[in-house]
Amino acid sequence: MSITKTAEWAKLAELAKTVGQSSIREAFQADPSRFDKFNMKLNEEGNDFLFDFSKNRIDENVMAELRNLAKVANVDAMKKKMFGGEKINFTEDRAVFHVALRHQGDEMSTGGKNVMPDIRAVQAHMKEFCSEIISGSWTGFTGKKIENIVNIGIGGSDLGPLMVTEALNRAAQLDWNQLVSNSIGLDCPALKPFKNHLGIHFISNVDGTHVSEVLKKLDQETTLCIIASKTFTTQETITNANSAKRWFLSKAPESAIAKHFVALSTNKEKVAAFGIDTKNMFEFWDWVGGRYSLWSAIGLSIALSVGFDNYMQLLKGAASMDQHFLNAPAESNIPLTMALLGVWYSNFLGAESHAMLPYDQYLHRFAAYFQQGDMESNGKYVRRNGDEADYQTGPIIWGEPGTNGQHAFYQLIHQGTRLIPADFIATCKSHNNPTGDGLHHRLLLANFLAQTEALMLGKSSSEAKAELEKANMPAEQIQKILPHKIFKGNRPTNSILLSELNPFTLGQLIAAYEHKIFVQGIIWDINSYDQWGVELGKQLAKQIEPEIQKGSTTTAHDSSTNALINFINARM
Ligand SMILES: O=P(O)(O)OC[C@H]1O[C@@H](O)[C@H](O)[C@@H](O)[C@@H]1O
Repeated sequence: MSITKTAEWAKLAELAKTVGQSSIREAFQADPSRFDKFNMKLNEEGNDFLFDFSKNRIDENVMAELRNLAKVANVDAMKKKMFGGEKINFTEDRAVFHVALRHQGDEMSTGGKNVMPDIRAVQAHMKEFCSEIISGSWTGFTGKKIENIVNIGIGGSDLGPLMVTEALNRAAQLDWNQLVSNSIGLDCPALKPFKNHLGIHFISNVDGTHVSEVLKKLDQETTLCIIASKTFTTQETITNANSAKRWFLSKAPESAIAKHFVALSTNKEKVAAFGIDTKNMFEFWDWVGGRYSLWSAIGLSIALSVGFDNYMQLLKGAASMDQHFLNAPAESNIPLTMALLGVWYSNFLGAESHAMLPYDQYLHRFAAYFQQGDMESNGKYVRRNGDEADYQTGPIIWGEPGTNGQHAFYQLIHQGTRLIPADFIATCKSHNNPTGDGLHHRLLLANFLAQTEALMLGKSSSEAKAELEKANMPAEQIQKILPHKIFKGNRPTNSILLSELNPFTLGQLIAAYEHKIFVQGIIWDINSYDQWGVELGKQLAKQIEPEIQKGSTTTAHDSSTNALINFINARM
């Protein structure tokens, strides 16, 4: 039965006409304890995680009905299946078991096999390798230490490591106190650096510009290439890897490949065929989805960048969110609540997109990472039974860091015609304090807080009018300008506050969003763990590639595609 035919869905549809249209501003005025009712907190290993969802068009009734919807959709049973290693990715006949990769105990089984010994063995290999590279005991073909790491991969074999290495990019910081002679002392506590001396680079796009621009700055003698590909067949990655090999062999002998190329993959045969010694391969398994793979050997570039211990802290943070998701009751379950709010806006209030707005420059690739995480998982119209869904599924995920976004697209969130629920993410402490008195971080947080308040409150006609009158604007002018100065408000936001950004809290944050995606996929009755939708374009690209030849013409396609190919061929 379609979820839309349930009594819970019908009740929510009714509530959407009342509570869904009601004023959040008035709800706050009517209930001074609203925040207490609609926030959830975690404290793990000295790290605080606050999820405030009080600035939403909800009341207790709506939340209770949403939780009932999760119940009829069997979220709990499916959650147990995922953590139990069952093959819930039925179109690929695979378990969805990335949670095992960050498990802190000794047993997680799928298909009757405890996978923890294999996971620990790969982690031990990663640890040893990281220590050799970071300490410099691993040397290149001319005896020099490795200075630069290049991760060659795409999609899940790129975006996770890229996002996390950027997020944990805090190296030894500029000592602003030395630069600012009249410093008035540090207000922001100095946080521990994560990043070490190694340069980390990423090559993903098949555009030859990407590989060229990255490699031109590097030296073969001191560079390590990590070829990251679950399948080791991805066209972009293999093309880039071959080009990197060509670049390397222009200066080094074939026998040096073992010191400068390693592979992260599930496919031993293809790795060997590429010319990488399988001793230098870090394995993972088919039950790790590409977009959930940063917890596996795919995270090697992260472990190299911040050290193995920090990498394990990232996994530990994710594991703590796993336990919370698995065990916390629905009434205090953060990922479940994030998911239900998304369903509320997508399915009952017509929202088409969801903005992710981290007020933290280190998280500048966070939204890009979850574009794959969410949209490749839940961008599907076919239900598990093969029927077409008669409701909206995955939203469009987008976003940029604040405050930059405020000066770019927030206009549309404030006064546009669309409803855009948004997650605002920030940290209480900053890693950087250029003025010595915490000014930058106070301004950042003031903007973070002001935006969610402004989106919720809006500005009424009388408020806008009073402002204009105070500025002594002539009445005639006020009349003309007034409608443009009104903000309807009532725009929903979640606020997520971390005490600080560190490997542990980052792990928690990523895992929370992963589980949000899981819950939504269950409610929408789709398989969040396959990605057949990316195949058709790949197939056609393979057919078209030989037709792109200087001077040749084609009539094999529709008139547009033919004309485009012929236009290119005439100008190459
Ligand atoms: O790691 P691989 O096998 O090279 O795959 C990379 C990416 O390939 C894409 O085609 C898939 O849509 C992604 O999910 C995947 O992450």
